[in-house]
Amino acid sequence: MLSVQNITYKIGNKVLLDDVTTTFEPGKLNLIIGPNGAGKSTLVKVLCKQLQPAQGAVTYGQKPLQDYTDLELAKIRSVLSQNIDLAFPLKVWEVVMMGRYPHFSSKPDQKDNMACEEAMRFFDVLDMADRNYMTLSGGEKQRVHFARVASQIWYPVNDQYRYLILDEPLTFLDVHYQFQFMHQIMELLQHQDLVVVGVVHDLNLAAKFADKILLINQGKVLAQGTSREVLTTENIKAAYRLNPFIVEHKEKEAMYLFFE
Ligand SMILES: Nc1ncnc2c1ncn2[C@@H]1O[C@H](COP(=O)(O)OP(=O)(O)OP(=O)(O)O)[C@@H](O)[C@H]1O
Repeated sequence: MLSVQNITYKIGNKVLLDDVTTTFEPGKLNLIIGPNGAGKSTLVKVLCKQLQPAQGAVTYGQKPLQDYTDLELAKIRSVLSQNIDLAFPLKVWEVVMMGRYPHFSSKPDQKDNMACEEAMRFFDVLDMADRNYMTLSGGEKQRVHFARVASQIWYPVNDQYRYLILDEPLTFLDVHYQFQFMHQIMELLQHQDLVVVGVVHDLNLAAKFADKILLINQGKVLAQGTSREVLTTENIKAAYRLNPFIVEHKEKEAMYLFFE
């Protein structure tokens, strides 16, 4: 479990996160939503130890985040950041192998090679392994990065959870690959030792796939819980300043949101 207790993060007088408390359970899809500038990426950076909060604590398993060295953390926690740009003519498999850097010192071993191959197969990029990464389309590059971050935590670690943190993973993906990616994440979540936290903008995808939604607005938690608990007319109006039209599909046990 990944837990966040009373996190406040400020820059000067500006409060970017205001007393945020939540938990992210293993084996579940935890999604963070909220309008532009709400503080989602700031929270992700705090979760990843990139930013030090003024107050509060983040705990991975039983251990406070600050007690992990960067290398210890890199072996159990993988992060897909926004706007990754590599300006080197690397082959696709070399980009994926970057995910394994925390696990070897000079040369990758058989286990590292296997992790990359399996992650590339899983995310459907194995046939691009020898291509120049820079010649790929935006969506293809994004799928290569999925394989890279997955390869980093491909194998279970003794007595510890593995953590996958995804900041806007659906950027660049067409609707087919958005759904495919969500299904792939659900498949990875069969591993009960995996904690997944993702930031998304698409409320319908969040409604369909999330086990837990955290709705952030102006640095504060506006709501958290299941789709039905969080995606209410009142919450959506407050966060997005839009009046949603919510349709329940009883047979499919699904809800759909429309906006005018
Ligand atoms: N270094 C900084 N200095 C000043 N303000 C900052 C800094 N970093 C972020 N902010 C501000 O903090 C707020 C939250 O930013 P953050 O990137 O966390 O939002 P977000 O919810 O991820 O937004 P988006 O959906 O647009 O990506 C924004 O108003 C942003 O301009």
